[in-house]
Amino acid sequence: MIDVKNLRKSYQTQDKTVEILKGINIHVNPGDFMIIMGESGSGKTTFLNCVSGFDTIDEGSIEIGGTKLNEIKGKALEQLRLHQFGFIFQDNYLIDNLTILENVAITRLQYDAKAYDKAMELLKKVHIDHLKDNYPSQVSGGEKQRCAIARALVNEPKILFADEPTAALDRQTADEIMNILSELNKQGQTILMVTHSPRIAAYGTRMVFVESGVFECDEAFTGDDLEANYQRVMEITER
Ligand SMILES: Nc1ncnc2c1ncn2[C@@H]1O[C@H](COP(=O)(O)OP(=O)(O)OP(=O)(O)O)[C@@H](O)[C@H]1O
Repeated sequence: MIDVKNLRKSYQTQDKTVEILKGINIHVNPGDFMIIMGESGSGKTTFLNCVSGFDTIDEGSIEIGGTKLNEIKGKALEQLRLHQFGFIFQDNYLIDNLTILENVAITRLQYDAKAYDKAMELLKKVHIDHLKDNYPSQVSGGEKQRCAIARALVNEPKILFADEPTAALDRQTADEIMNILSELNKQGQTILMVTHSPRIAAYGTRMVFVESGVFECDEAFTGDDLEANYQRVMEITER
């Protein structure tokens, strides 16, 4: 599904070039719920941005369903991102003057006359359909994040990218959001998620750890026992 070969990425600052990713190789399978961990500044978001076509790469290749990301640009890249990728961030980036329903439907309206039906179906899935006519300022942080998940799913993406989606939420709300993502994954949704939290990482099915610009480990969890996964994540992150 996603094939990353020898991905290298550096950033230019005033006086020097800083290499962040130094040769990442990874194959993401359909149905993976891949957790990306690593120290602050290690390059987790940079990896997500490169794989989702948001940022360019210096060397290597990223192939998504047979398309090489570095060989397409402009409109073609925009269309691929719209139809194949969904995004959830720590900040929900909802549009304040659109209702919850409109926030979810907006990117689908340009090509589907039934976009609102699809948006309603997703609001039901994340259990906030009763809030469809509210504006973002009239719902809680957790409800906003549910809305952001529905919005990310509205174009039926093959891959859902999530960058610290629960970092701004309290523990119980974070668990509710993770249960939704876990359920989506069980229904077949491929997810790539960055988190700092071993507790949150335990909801995944597989984990990589970024260190010194490469993936130091690539570990499949054995099941969906949260406690067992948590223990495994702790072993990996503490060694
Ligand atoms: N556009 C940019 N220009 C220059 N440096 C950048 C840019 N984006 C990121 N960096 C640097 O690249 C490094 C990796 O950043 P990145 O955001 O990928 O780390 P991270 O592992 O996601 O960190 P955190 O866990 O703190 O969010 C950091 O040192 C950051 O300062």
